[in-house]
Amino acid sequence: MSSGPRAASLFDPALIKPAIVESFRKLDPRVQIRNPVMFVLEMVALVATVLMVRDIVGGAKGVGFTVQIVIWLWATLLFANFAEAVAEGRGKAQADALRRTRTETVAKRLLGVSDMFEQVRAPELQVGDVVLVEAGDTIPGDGEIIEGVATVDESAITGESAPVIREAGGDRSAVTGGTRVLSDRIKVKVTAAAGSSFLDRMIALVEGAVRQKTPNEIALNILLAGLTIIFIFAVASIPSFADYAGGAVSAVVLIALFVTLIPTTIGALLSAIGIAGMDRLVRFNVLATSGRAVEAAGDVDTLLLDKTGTITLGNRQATAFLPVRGITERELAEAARLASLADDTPEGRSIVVLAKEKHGLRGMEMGELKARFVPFSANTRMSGVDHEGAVIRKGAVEAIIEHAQGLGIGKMIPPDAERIANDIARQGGTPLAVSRNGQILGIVHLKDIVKGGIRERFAELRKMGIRTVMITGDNAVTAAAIAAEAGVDDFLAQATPEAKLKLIREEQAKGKLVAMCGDGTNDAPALAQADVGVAMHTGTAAAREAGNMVDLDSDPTKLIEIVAIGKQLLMTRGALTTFSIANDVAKYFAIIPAMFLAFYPQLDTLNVMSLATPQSAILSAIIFNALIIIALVPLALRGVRYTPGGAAALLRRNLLIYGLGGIIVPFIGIKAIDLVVSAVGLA
Ligand SMILES: Nc1ncnc2c1ncn2[C@@H]1O[C@H](COP(=O)(O)OP(=O)(O)OP(=O)(O)O)[C@@H](O)[C@H]1O
Ligand SMILES: [K+]
Ligand SMILES: [Mg+2]
Repeated sequence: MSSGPRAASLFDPALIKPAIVESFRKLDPRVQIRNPVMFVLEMVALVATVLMVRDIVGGAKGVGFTVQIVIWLWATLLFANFAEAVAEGRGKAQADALRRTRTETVAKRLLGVSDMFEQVRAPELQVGDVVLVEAGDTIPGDGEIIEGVATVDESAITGESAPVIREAGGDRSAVTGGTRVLSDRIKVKVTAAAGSSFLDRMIALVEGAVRQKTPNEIALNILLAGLTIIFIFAVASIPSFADYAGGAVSAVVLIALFVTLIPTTIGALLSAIGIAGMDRLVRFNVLATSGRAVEAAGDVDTLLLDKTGTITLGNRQATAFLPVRGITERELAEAARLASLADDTPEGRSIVVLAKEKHGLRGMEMGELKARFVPFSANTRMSGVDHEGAVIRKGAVEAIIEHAQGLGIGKMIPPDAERIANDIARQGGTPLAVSRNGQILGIVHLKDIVKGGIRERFAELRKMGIRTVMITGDNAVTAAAIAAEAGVDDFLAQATPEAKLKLIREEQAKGKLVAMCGDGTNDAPALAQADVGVAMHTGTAAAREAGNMVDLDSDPTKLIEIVAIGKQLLMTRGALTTFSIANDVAKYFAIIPAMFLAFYPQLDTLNVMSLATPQSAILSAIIFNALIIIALVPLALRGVRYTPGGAAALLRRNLLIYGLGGIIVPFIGIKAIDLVVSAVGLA
């Protein structure tokens, strides 16, 4: 499990300094154009600057006021840039740390069938190359183990110091470049070219290099741009009103009014909120490849979980041979062993090991055996061997019965086979039936362990309103036992990869947002189809490719944090949008009376804030408008507090805090700034 957040504190000086430099660099209009509100602000600030220069050169009266407005306009832009730069800076620091782990290793590239190898530099490796990695070696690139078992130190990537087991065959065969083999030796087939490895992608991700605006963000940006256009027209019409009343309003004052009215606060913080959300996930050891998935996570209704390797540890081990009446245990063990000799899955290997331990069965490796091997597949749920006229199979009980019936001798299903299988299944174990020429010899008990602390965590998901459904290729009885132990709401047993996919499509057709946690190649289609596809880091390369998130801790209940962070992201954006727009009310009351008091004395009733002078009122509003951005940076980066509970209650609370607060805070803030401004004689 994750040790929790592992990033620098919010305002680490090491992050602040480069962020300040970045703030100036981001003034480049080509950067600003990505954010319509800020781009308009920059154009307006440029116009104000030109007017200011004209006034200074022309020696106009009241230039001091113009200068101050111009300074605060640029400050507003810089503060907005700063918010984004701080958010990005945290990811950059982490990317640098990751880059340091990407050391130049020398790979042992295997030459042929023997163990002969040549030494090549890691970046020269091609996809498909097979390398030998021995104890102490750094794994030179991403790949799939094709032979052997090893303990691997993955702390460079996961931050978790406990070594993990990686082995050929099963769902734990993927290895990551930059991690280190601690014991044993493995042969790894390279699956990713240099430059597009997991570590490379991880660096690009935390650095924000591949961040794209989500549909929600784009929609909000369009709304903000729309508001900005409306205010352009509103403010542009003011001179004619003033004209009518026989007065005049200066261009700088109009600019100031315009800037306070457009949604600069949310415009300034929008991008930082998105980056901070992704960053918060990274600190929980979850890598998201799409911001859209993070947002979808905030609204997830249903969580589907694969059983083996996701809810359970996934190294199912054979623990007993249980023969049917009339068959000896040794006979069963020998058949099971033969059927497993070339089976490279953890299940298969554990059967060979158990047969050797319990019955001393050994000898006859696959090579010397004249046999046809039938590999395991999630669709047939069976594996085995055709050897000297004997057809030996092992697999899910129903699959073996079907196979026996296919051979035309299905009537001979021993009555005790089902009883033994049921006993195993009720304990949450996986029964594997073994048959020879269609005759069932007995059952192998495969044991798997439910990951620790999962029950309480699923209860928490329920409190968040998320339904958990376990889907497994295993039989219904085993599934029920594990489902009860893990505390999921529902389960689907004997599911093929297609069935997993179908279930997701059905849920989505009902309008539900679906998250899926899985680790196996057979989960890949489902991971790709789900709105939020969380692949276990321990899983296969195919699963990690298919999902839009990878959990480095391989903890399916991490979805709690993922959902909370998604909800927090949506809530933070909503809260700050509310706050930003509510703010306008107060600014309106500050500036309009100040502007028109000269020619519409009746407006004095509107002058509820009784600010010192019209000029100090306008200046105070502009200063407040700039400072509120800086004041809200911590909230934008940390996110508003999320507690599981009713959505309606949360919405009410947030509307109260950020809506009402958005109206009240600027009244107080502008008044306070006005007092200072007039006291020090700035306006
Ligand atoms: N190596 C094997 N040889 C024969 N049968 C196997 C082997 N491994 C598993 N099986 C049988 O096939 C069934 C389906 O396996 P599969 O791994 O697809 O699903 P699962 O066990 O439910 O795992 P998951 O929950 O990850 O989908 C198992 O329940 C088991 O009965
Ligand atoms: K504003
Ligand atoms: Mg699995």
